[in-house]
Amino acid sequence: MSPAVTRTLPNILITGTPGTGKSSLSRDLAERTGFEWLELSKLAKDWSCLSGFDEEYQSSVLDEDKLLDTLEPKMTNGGKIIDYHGCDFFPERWFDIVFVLRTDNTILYDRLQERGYTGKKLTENIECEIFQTLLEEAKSSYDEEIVHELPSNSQADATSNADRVVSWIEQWKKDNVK
Ligand SMILES: Nc1ncnc2c1ncn2[C@@H]1O[C@H](COP(=O)(O)OP(=O)(O)OP(=O)(O)O)[C@@H](O)[C@H]1O
Repeated sequence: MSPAVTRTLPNILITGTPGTGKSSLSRDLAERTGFEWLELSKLAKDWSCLSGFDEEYQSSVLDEDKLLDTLEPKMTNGGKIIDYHGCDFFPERWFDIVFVLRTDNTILYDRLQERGYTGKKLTENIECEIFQTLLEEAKSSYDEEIVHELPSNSQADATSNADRVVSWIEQWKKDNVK
């Protein structure tokens, strides 16, 4: 962490292809740690940070600048978990650690289908996971040392991932809060 940053708790970014389990892990972590979970795909709507609707992908288009301006003051003191299926537009200085959730293609396919995804939306999300797009995006946007892949295929993975993040937070406090 840069010496200029004076957070008393770390900020955590959880990213990955849609359906890999970002919300589930973030919700669990927020309950266990008291950190504030910022679920950006929902908050962007609440904060009027959408700039339109993409008919082809049937999804909203983010007003990134407005969203970042809204988030900036919230990130100062730390203790935030941000969950989003993209990671290259946040300021690097915001995060102390970045987790990229990974799910096997066949498992992810079933999860997304169950959610009603079909056609191009389904195929492109599976391709996003196959080409490890979010992992590459995270590695090129943050110091590789703070980017960690977490398997998210099963309930056992979910439990061990949450345990791992909680342990990491405890260690961060020991190392950073005097
Ligand atoms: N580790 C896991 N093992 C089994 N099922 C899981 C796991 N993680 C999440 N799930 C299930 O997969 C589905 C998608 O999870 P979730 O909504 O948390 O994903 P997401 O990455 O937040 O998706 P989005 O980016 O679209 O919000 C849910 O039904 C959830 O219960």
